[in-house]
Amino acid sequence: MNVMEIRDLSVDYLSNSGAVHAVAGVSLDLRRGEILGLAGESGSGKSTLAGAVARLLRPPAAITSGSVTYHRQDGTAVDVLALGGNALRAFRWKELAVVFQSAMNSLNPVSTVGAQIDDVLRVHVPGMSRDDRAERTTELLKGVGISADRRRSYPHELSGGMRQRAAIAIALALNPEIIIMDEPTTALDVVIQRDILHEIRTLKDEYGFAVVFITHDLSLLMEISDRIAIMYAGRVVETGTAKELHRAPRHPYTLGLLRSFPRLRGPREELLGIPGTPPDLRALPTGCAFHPRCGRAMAECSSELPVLDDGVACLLNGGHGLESHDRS
Ligand SMILES: Nc1ncnc2c1ncn2[C@@H]1O[C@H](COP(=O)(O)OP(=O)(O)OP(=O)(O)O)[C@@H](O)[C@H]1O
Repeated sequence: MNVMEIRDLSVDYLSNSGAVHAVAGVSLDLRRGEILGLAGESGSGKSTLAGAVARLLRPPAAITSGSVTYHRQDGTAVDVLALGGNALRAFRWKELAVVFQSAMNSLNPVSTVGAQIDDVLRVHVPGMSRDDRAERTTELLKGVGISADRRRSYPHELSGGMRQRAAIAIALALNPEIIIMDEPTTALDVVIQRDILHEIRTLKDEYGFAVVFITHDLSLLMEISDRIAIMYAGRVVETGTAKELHRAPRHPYTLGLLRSFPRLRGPREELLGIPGTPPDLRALPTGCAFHPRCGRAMAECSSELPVLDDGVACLLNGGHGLESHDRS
C-alpha cells in the first residue's frame, strides 16, 4: 500500500546559463511504514526531489512536470503539487514532516525545546489542553531519548545528538504519515548516528510512519532501509530492497557506489569505484547520463536513454531504452 506516489517528476533550477535539470522524470513509490533510502553522489538531485515532495522549493527551482500523490489512510488521494495556503501548512506538519541535516537551523535558538513542541501542538491542535500538551511533549522527548527535565533546555545547551533528537521529536509532534530526513545525522559522531537511527526504526514501528532517508553513507542506508533508490544525474537508476542492492546490484553505478568509499557530500571528487565526476546538469551526455563513466558501456548507451524497468535503468540489464530524440 503506497502512502505516496511520485510520477514523472522533473525539477529545473532556472539560471542565466541555462536550466539545471536537477530532477528528471522520477517515478517512485513510498510504501506505508517503510524506510526508503535515497542515495547518490552530491548533486544527483536527492535534496531537490525531497524538497519537491515536501513543497519546500523556492525559485529559481521550478517543477516542470509530473505529479505527487499522497494517500491518506482513509483512502482519499491528495494532489500534493496543487496544495496551497492552509491545506499546504496542514499537510506539511500533519501528514509530512522534514528533518534537516542541521538541527540548529530548524530549532529556534531563543525558545526551549519543550516550548517549541508545545507551540506546534498549540497552533495545529487548537482544542488540546495545556496539560495534554505538556504530557505529549514529555512523551515525544522520551520517545527520542531525551529525559523530561530537558524540555526546559535551550538548543545551545544540548549536544549535537540531543539537538537532532529534539528536531525529530518536533517532526513527530503531530503524528505525520511521512518523515523526510535529509542527511539528518551526518554531522554527528558515528556511534550517536547509529543510536539515533535505531531509535527512528523503533519509533517507526511504533507509530507506523514512512521515512524517506537521504544520506551520503550507503553502508548506513543498507543497514536501516527497507528499500533503496539510487539517483544519478537527476534520475532514479535503480531501486530494490536493501538486501537486493547489497547482494546483487544491477546498475553499474550502484556497483561503483558500493565498491567506493564514497564521499557523497563536499567537493566533487572521483570515487574509487567510479572514474570521472558527475555530469553538468545543464548539458547532460546523450543516452544514458552515466555512459561516459561506465566501464561496461556499449555503443547504444550513448544514444538510448534507458528507462527504469523492473527496478533498473540500464541497457545491459535487459532494460529497454528510448532513442535520445524521443526524450521529452
Ligand atoms: N538554488 C540552486 N540554483 C541552481 N542550481 C541548484 C540550486 N540548488 C541546487 N542546484 C543544483 O541542483 C543539482 C541537484 O542538487 P541537490 O542538492 O538536489 O543534490 P543532492 O543529491 O541532494 O546533493 P547533496 O548530497 O550535495 O545535497 C546540483 O547540481 C545543484 O548544483
